Amino acid sequence: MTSQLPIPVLVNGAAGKMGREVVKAIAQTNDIILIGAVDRSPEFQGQDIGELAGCGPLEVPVTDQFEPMLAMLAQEKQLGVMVDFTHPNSVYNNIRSAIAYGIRPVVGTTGLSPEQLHDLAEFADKASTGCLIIPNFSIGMVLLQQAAIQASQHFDHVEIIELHHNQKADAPSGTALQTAQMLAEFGKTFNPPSVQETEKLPGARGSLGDADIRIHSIRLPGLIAHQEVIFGAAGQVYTLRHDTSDRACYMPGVLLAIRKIIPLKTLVYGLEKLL
Ligand SMILES: NC(=O)C1=CN([C@@H]2O[C@H](COP(=O)(O)OP(=O)(O)OC[C@H]3O[C@@H](n4cnc5c(N)ncnc54)[C@H](OP(=O)(O)O)[C@@H]3O)[C@@H](O)[C@H]2O)C=CC1
Ligand SMILES: O=C(O)C1=N[C@H](C(=O)O)C[C@H](O)C1
Repeated sequence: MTSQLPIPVLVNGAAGKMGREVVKAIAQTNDIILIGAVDRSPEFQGQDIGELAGCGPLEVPVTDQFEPMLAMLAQEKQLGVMVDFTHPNSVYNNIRSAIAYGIRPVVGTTGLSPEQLHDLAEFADKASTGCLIIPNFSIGMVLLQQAAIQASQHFDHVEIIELHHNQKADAPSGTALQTAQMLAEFGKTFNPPSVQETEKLPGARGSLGDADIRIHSIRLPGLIAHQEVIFGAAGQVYTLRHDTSDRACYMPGVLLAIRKIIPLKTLVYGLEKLL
């Protein structure tokens, strides 16, 4: 009987809020092994990533040098995975570099433009390398989106409100954009105008996502990540809401993506495709 080698993983953005959760979650598995941690934060250098993540010491290299770590991962016997929770400004280049080294990217970082996503899909395809881009790793959000798709068959009016902590760099959230995109996929256009509207303050009516769905972004300390999809029709309002209270909610999805990516040869967008 052959025993499967653990999947070697490099975490990029390891000192961040999500990166630390990922380090902790990987440390609790038997079939995934952390082989390196990358982060640009100066206070991260020289620290033990396990101690920083709160799961006890983990003797793995910790560095701000991404490419050398990709090169090291590429030398492993087993195909490697790079998990990215960094910043919208760096994620595109991180993904391209990983694929160029034959490393599979599992990406939670949001803020990629449609053009960047298109380009990355082509790049992954040419390299025959799996790449998972997942705007939201929580099962609750997948269920909310499925319920929203069902409701959208019966309602012509819908708006989205997303609420996040005030350290978030991008707006609207990747999840809100994806939700509007999912509702648009059935070819329907929402929110036929009933009056001529005037915005007395620019942005008062939010931004227009796919299928003319308005998205409103709220940023406050005290919040983590929350989303409402609100449908309206004569005499009724149907509200779907998802709340996170701990970033641990994303970890089953992250571990699932690491386990599922190895045989993939193309870019896949969205956790619902893995379930
Ligand atoms: N898909 C999902 O389910 C989820 C996605 N996210 C997304 O993940 C991303 C990260 O979120 P979060 O963990 O809250 O953010 P944090 O700011 O807490 O963490 C990001 C970390 O990455 C570091 N970093 C930034 N740029 C680079 C770089 N170029 N190379 C290496 N490290 C870098 C940051 O350093 P420094 O502090 O010095 O900038 C920081 O330590 C965001 O895009 C967020 O929207 C978040 C939650 C769930
Ligand atoms: O920045 C966050 O926190 C989150 N970002 C993702 C997004 O932009 O959708 C996922 C989740 O909302 C948390």
